[in-house]
Amino acid sequence: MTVTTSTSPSRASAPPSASGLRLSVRGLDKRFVLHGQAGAIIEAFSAVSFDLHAGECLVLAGESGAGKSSLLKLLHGHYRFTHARNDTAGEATLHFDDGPLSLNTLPAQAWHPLRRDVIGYVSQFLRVVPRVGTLEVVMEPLLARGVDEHSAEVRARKLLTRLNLAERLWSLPPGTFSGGEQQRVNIARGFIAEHPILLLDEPTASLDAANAAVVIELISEARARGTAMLGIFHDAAVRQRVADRTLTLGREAA
Ligand SMILES: Nc1ncnc2c1ncn2[C@@H]1O[C@H](COP(=O)(O)OP(=O)(O)OP(=O)(O)O)[C@@H](O)[C@H]1O
Repeated sequence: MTVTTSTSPSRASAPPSASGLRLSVRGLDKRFVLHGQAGAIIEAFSAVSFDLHAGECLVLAGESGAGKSSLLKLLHGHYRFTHARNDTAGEATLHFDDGPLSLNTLPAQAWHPLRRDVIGYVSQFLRVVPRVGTLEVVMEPLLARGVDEHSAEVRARKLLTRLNLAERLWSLPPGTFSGGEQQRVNIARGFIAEHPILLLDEPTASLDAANAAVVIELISEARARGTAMLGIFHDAAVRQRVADRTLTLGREAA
């Protein structure tokens, strides 16, 4: 797949087909160099290798601090693959039907269309833009792709209804919502665009059992349409329901 560096919505389209898409990670290391602390080094994770295929959910396990969230963030472009500064090593590559795309060498401006069209991310915390209403927050990933407003709104309403978010909240900005309400907005925003790859960082952390069950359903549906998912789930029952495979990071992995 050619990921252009354009940041404008160039088309109203579905995301690229998930069939045949694979993420391969080989010998990935991530260290944080704390320049304000005399260059102290914190190793987030090391020697991580796996393949993530279309239609599977690979669960990341490992003790607190093993580097699970840092791995998701690196794969979503929050951190640069800066081999030159010696804080990242290894390779991460997306294999599309029409060839590979190395994340290591992806220019900064190419991450935007990649995140818009290919790699989605649901974290446990919602980053809100002040004064933007909930419905619009959820619709935004589709609007960014050029999907028309009516279709985006229909899908957003459907998801918010499934996630039991009270309709009286839909016109309000979610900044003041409870933790669980914000998380459900985040989940709706993360699932609406049906990215072929989805990174899930504790998407059920603040949810009650009924809403966690909805997320489990959304994950099953995503798997059925070929989405490749890499996720962190602290709740063992949820983990058991969604995991096709588990990858353990850190000392527990030895
Ligand atoms: N931005 C950062 N700067 C410096 N160190 C960081 C940064 N982010 C994470 N770390 C460190 O990297 C290590 C891995 O953190 P990370 O959050 O990835 O672990 P985790 O496995 O997700 O933990 P948890 O299960 O507790 O959420 C920790 O020692 C953490 O302190």
